[in-house]
Parts: sequence; structure tokens; C-alpha cells
Amino acid sequence: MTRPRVVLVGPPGSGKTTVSALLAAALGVDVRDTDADVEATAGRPITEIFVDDGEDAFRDLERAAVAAALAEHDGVLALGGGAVLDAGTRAKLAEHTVVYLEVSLTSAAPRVGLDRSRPLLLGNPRAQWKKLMDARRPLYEEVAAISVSTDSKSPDDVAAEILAALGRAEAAR
Ligand SMILES: Nc1ncnc2c1ncn2[C@@H]1O[C@H](COP(=O)(O)OP(=O)(O)OP(=O)(O)O)[C@@H](O)[C@H]1O
Ligand SMILES: O=C(O)C1=C[C@@H](O)[C@@H](O)[C@H](O)C1
Ligand SMILES: [Mg+2]
Repeated sequence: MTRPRVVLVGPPGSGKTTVSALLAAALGVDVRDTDADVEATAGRPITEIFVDDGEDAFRDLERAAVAAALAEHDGVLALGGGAVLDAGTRAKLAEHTVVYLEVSLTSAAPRVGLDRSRPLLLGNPRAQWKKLMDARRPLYEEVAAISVSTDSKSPDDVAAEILAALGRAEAAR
């Protein structure tokens, strides 16, 4: 059965896209990112989808992209930061090896900055990020068997920690 080796979840700026590429290189597998899949399907950047069609329309595209990637991809998979908001997606993730990349507001703020490519953080990014995390932290914790703090760690350190945790999880099976 085809299934991702590992699925990364976490808020904007936790490093899902960055770390997934490092993990895939280390494991010698392909990397896939549902944000890129949504953009390819829509033929537009995520910011434009939010502005033109609204968040609900984006979430519908995201739900379909996540379902397809979970069924088709056998490498490392990075999910969009809000993919866990969908209950059906969370139920699917129960069957997968999911890693939650934790990050504090202090560490995330300089990473996401005022980047306009993150529509949910427009306005006051720090306040938006905190509100978003208060709602999502329990959801990330619910779906992930492994949590890795990324504060004060380089992307290489985070990838190495995940590889070690995956090795321990496989040895325990
Ligand atoms: N451990 C880290 N330490 C410092 N900077 C990092 C770390 N991980 C990622 N970054 C930087 O933070 C920024 C955001 O990283 P990235 O795009 O990988 O996050 P993401 O979780 O995929 O966000 P999104 O949910 O918006 O897709 C990038 O500029 C990246 O280089
Ligand atoms: O946290 C979120 O809700 C988002 C994160 C990004 O990965 C994108 O999926 C989009 O900008 C929404
Ligand atoms: Mg990303």
C-alpha cells in the first residue's frame, strides 16, 4: 500500500516546507507539499485563491489535495498549516506517521515576518499567529505521534531529530 513515509504538520513558520525537503533528501525519497499541489490545481498562488474565492474555497481545494497526497505519495509530505482544521483530514491522519513541528511565537515571528504570501497572517502577524495557535495546538497534538520543538534549532537539526525519532518508532514496531 502506498503511504507517505512521514507527514509534517505545524503552523506557518514551523518549517514544514524547509524540513520536508531535507528529510526527503536524507531518506532518498520524493517530497510533496499540499500548498504547491493546491496552487498547481488552481493555477494561481494561494494568496489569490484567498482573495478571489475566500478561505472556504481554499480549504475545499486543500482537503482534496491532502486526500490525494495521502493516497498517492510514498515520500515525505508537508501539509498546509491549516489542513488539520478539517475533521475528515484528521481522521485520515490517524492512519499515518505524523510529526508536529512545534514553534513558539518568538521564534515564528522572525521566520514568517510580514511575508504577504501568508494570507491568514495579514494585518497583525503576531496577534493572528497567536489566535491561530490557540485554536490549532490541540489539533496538531491530536494527529501527531511525534512532536519536535524547532525553537533555536536549525532546519538540519530538526531534520536529524525527526530521523532519529522515526528510527526509534520503527525499531519499536
Ligand atoms: N528551524 C528553523 N530555524 C530558522 N529558520 C527556519 C527554520 N525552519 C524554517 N525556517 C525559515 O522560516 C521560514 C518559513 O519556513 P517554511 O516555509 O518551511 O515554513 P512552513 O511551515 O512551510 O510555513 P507555511 O505553513 O506557511 O507553509 C523560511 O524562511 C525558512 O527558511
Ligand atoms: O496556516 C494556514 O492556515 C495556512 C498555511 C499555509 O501553509 C497555506 O496553506 C495557507 O496560507 C494557509
Ligand atoms: Mg510551507
